[in-house]
Amino acid sequence: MADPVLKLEGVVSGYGDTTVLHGIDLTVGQGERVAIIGRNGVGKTTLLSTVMGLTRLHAGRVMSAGVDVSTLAPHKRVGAGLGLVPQTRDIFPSLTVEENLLAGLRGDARIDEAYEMFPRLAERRSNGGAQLSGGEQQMLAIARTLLGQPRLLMLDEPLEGLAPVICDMLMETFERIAADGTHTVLLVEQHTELALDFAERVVILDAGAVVEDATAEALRADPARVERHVGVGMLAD
Ligand SMILES: Nc1ncnc2c1ncn2[C@@H]1O[C@H](COP(=O)(O)OP(=O)(O)OP(=O)(O)O)[C@@H](O)[C@H]1O
Repeated sequence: MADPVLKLEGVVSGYGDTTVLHGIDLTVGQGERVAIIGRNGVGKTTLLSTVMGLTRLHAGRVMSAGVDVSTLAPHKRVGAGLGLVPQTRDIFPSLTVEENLLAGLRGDARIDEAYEMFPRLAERRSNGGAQLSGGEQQMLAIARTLLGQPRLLMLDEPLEGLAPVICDMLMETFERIAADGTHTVLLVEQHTELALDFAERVVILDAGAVVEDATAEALRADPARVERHVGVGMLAD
């Protein structure tokens, strides 16, 4: 069997001497769609940042497709097939859309792939990053990460603060990306309902630890397992 796209073994990580994640074991197989949910501040962003090498790893290992990337710099992890669309989007405001996309380009990826996925970006290719709406910035952040040809696409609360019509469009895009046979998607999402709709498997974090790792179907059938950790009323009846 192929090595998992991502394997965390006993990961303890945080910022400086502070630890936020307290021994995470998590395996994500090729082609899976996994959502990570949990209350504010439980460590969801820290988990994705740890995979990319943006936190301090105090203990444990991060493996990507059988390779130990634990000590690699973030840009080297991009080369190893890991891609993150951060919550802060991190586009370059003073560069044009096209220049932002060029910054993410790797291998034989083509800028046109980004424009095919998001025609709106083609229309705005000469506009500066700072001139874009929030939705356009998110499209740009997603497209730029995809041009890095990640095996694992990690999305950190990609719908936050966006209009419902943009959210619907982005969710459809994520569905297409997840179904194209080349991407594995790890989605951090505040909205439990959306996470369960999108993902086949849901991991719940609480206080820096994995407290549930189950199919979306199993969690839907037993809402108390979810509500115990994310609060009641987070799931539709
Ligand atoms: N750069 C940082 N330096 C120090 N502490 C941080 C940093 N970023 C996050 N933290 C702390 O780490 C803990 C986990 O934060 P994290 O952002 O990973 O949680 P989260 O589950 O993603 O929350 P949210 O849903 O609010 O984004 C919090 O206590 C937070 O204050």
